[in-house]
Amino acid sequence: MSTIMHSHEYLTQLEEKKARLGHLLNEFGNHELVVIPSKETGYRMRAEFRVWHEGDDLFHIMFNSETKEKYRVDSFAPASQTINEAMDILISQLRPSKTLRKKLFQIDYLTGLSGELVLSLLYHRQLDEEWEAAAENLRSLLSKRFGTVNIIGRARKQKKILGNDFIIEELPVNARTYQFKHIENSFTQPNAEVNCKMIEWAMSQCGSSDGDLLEMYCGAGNFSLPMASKFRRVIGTEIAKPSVNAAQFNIDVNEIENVDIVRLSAEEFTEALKTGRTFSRLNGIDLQAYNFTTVLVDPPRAGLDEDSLKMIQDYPEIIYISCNPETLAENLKMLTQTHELVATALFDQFPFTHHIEAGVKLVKKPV
Ligand SMILES: C[S@@+](CC[C@H](N)C(=O)[O-])C[C@H]1O[C@@H](n2cnc3c(N)ncnc32)[C@H](O)[C@@H]1O
Repeated sequence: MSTIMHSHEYLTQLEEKKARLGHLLNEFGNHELVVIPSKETGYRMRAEFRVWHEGDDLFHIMFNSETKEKYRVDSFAPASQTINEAMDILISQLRPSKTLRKKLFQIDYLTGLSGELVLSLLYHRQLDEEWEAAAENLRSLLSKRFGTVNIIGRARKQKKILGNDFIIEELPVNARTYQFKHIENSFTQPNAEVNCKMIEWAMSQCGSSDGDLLEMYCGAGNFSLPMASKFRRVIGTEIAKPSVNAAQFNIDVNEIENVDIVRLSAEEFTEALKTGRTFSRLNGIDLQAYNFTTVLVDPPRAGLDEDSLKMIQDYPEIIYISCNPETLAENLKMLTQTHELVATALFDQFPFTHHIEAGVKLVKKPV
């Protein structure tokens, strides 16, 4: 357990999540559930707000999920300290600038443990040179306070990037710090500290191996890169082009030589493995030369399709990271026909919400 002090409210909800996940996983065997708690504030590296204008004033707003009513947000406890400080300064700079606030309807913040920042300003109007000059001034002012600051202006068919449309994140995993390019509007794990612990848990499930790791839904290589130290070679597959490009950047910048990333959907990759179907995006990769001993999957909420499930059943060890315990439990019905569940974990990525992030490890049953 962590050394963080937790409130009664947090612990009560965590207990409820443990019970709910335990209940779903119990039918596959009774295992000690490893629990990774979160900080209660300042844990989210991303936040999005609508903007409300009142005369010459403006502020961040959110909507109550039940009543749908808007409420003013001057600070946002779940978000990182960098985001909270940036919210304050940003509003004070936008308020006096007609150019920057005109028809501004949304502000998105992306930050990381590295402290770098991307601010996305979304408008219901076209952005001109005057906007660009004002935004550049804002960027240089914010850079004095935060270091690397990037601003993106978005409007219909327009995307103006001042600086970059990404941050370079630094994630400490076991004894090493990895650099990751996190792109605006792409998937990244929102809770950086719990994410690092989640990667460490996945690594702890693998002994050092002469075998290879097959990873599906790899994103920008969040697991692939640290996991590479445990395997001879890693192949990661991912559908989103920006994430695949970021993964390639991350491989290079971290000087990792045994990871290849291919832009194929899980369904396409399964087909390539099963039927030998060729894809030009697989050029230069000889799938027959791999000896996959472990498969890691981290699918979206829908879980795995039936063909992918069948495909991963061929391999000795499976690590399944899930953001939806219901589809995880559904998929486990099939996976436990061939594999035994040997480890389970709950990563509290989303405190004070009902969302559960889970991890399980399965090992092939003897035939
Ligand atoms: C839950 S995220 C996990 C990403 C990564 N493992 C991480 O930790 O950052 C799921 C990923 O699956 C990708 N994805 C969604 N549908 C896919 C599909 N059919 N085939 C392959 N990847 C897919 C998404 O683009 C996203 O990057």
